[in-house]
Amino acid sequence: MHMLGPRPHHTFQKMAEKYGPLMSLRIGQKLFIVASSGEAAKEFFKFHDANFSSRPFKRAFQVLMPNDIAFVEGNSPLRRHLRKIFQLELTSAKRIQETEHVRSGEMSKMIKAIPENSAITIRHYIEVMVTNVLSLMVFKKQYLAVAGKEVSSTTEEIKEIDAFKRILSDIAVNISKNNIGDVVPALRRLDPQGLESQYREVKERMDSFSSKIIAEHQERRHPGARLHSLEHEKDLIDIFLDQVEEEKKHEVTLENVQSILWNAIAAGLAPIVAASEWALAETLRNPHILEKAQAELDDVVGKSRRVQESDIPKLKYTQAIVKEAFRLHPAPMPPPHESMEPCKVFGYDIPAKTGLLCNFYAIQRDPAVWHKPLDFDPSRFLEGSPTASISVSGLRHFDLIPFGSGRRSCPAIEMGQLMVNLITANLLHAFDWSVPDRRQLEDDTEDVDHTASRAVAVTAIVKRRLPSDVYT
Ligand code: HEM
Repeated sequence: MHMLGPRPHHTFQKMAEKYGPLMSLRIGQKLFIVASSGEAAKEFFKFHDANFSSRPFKRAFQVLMPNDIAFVEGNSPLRRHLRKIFQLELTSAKRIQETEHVRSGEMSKMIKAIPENSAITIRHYIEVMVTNVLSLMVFKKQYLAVAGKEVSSTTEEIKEIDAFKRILSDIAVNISKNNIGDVVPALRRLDPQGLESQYREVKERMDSFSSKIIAEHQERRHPGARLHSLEHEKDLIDIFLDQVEEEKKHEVTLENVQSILWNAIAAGLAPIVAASEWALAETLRNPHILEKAQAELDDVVGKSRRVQESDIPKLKYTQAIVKEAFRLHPAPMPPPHESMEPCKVFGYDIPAKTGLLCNFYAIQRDPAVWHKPLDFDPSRFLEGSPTASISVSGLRHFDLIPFGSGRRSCPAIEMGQLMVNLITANLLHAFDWSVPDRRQLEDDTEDVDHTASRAVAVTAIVKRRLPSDVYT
């Protein structure tokens, strides 16, 4: 495992240059296939998708989110049912419209909170904004402070906010640790790294937090409750509690609801923050791109208000910037898939329970598909370019799949794209940017987290470019 280095997507990319786009290797005792081209990805996600729609055993997921929709092994009817509801409720066109006020409210707070004329780390503001949007959509609570002001002042609530922040960071830390027992089954019981007790400690805190949220929802849902939830005000937890109460066929349990709560926040937060920061950093690094983006924003939105969601479809250049950030800086390798049955791919026999690693990083930098693949060039997605029509949907094109493709692809693709576009457009439109140390923009080093976020956070000084009432 250690031979793959801290950024296995780099190692696999180099190996693929030598051994080709389909490689097999053993990690511990487990056989994995690594796919490193659009053609190989298509083979798995289009022609063998059902078979590869399971995930390999990972002890951290088994303990932390045992009944979830994202990381659980197999592809049972219950998981498919839960995923369908999740997708519909978080990202259907109707729900996106109904929840617009949440994103708009938090965006407005973020824009107001960013101070002029002092060096700021923009990532912190984006993180607060996205966490609040997700927690409001999932369980109708806003947890994080805006610009250093806590959202609540009672000791009880401050403790709850701290607990929430700690859990989120501990989930991320534990999930990214390599557990030797995942690939050497004989070592599972021995737990030589002592990870089991760490997982269990985090899980206890997760359960205590989510049980409280669920109990509050159950109380509010009681027909006689003073704050009885109206149908249109239901959040994701309400929707899943409806399933627990009404839907006998699939036997949705409270444990499912608990895991899904963490699923939605943990799976959504990091990739949105990482992609938004990359999009901003690349734009600031290239003044001609910044100039074009601001010219389009001024033209479409004007200079008397900030960007709204309804503006996004008209902002073709901002969309191209975001797409290019997804291409060049994706979450490099999604959690592995696993085959359920033996199969034949490209003439090779692949046994059941083979892990599939798909190297998005290598695919989206493939020089056979992308002209000057290392350049950040949004114009490759504009009319007239041969790659203009390539979309990130994962439905027709397999050379650009930052949200994955097929049965295990991201169920929140619309929400993810919308949020990154909205954040990028608002930040570029509302502020002029100066970066005192431009070397930090040139530094492309990726963090070793699963989203390959920027190792060097962008620190900038902003100046407001819209009328003062936009910021009050
Ligand atoms: C920029 C934003 C996002 C990106 C780039 C992204 C990317 C991905 C990727 C690459 C996968 C794995 C695909 C695979 O295994 O083949 C995934 C899965 C998933 N994502 Fe996202 N995601 C984003 C936002 C979100 C949001 C906002 C949520 C929820 C609120 C979310 C929830 C999930 C879940 C639950 C899964 C697991 C699906 C399954 O296993 O069936 N994601 N995402």
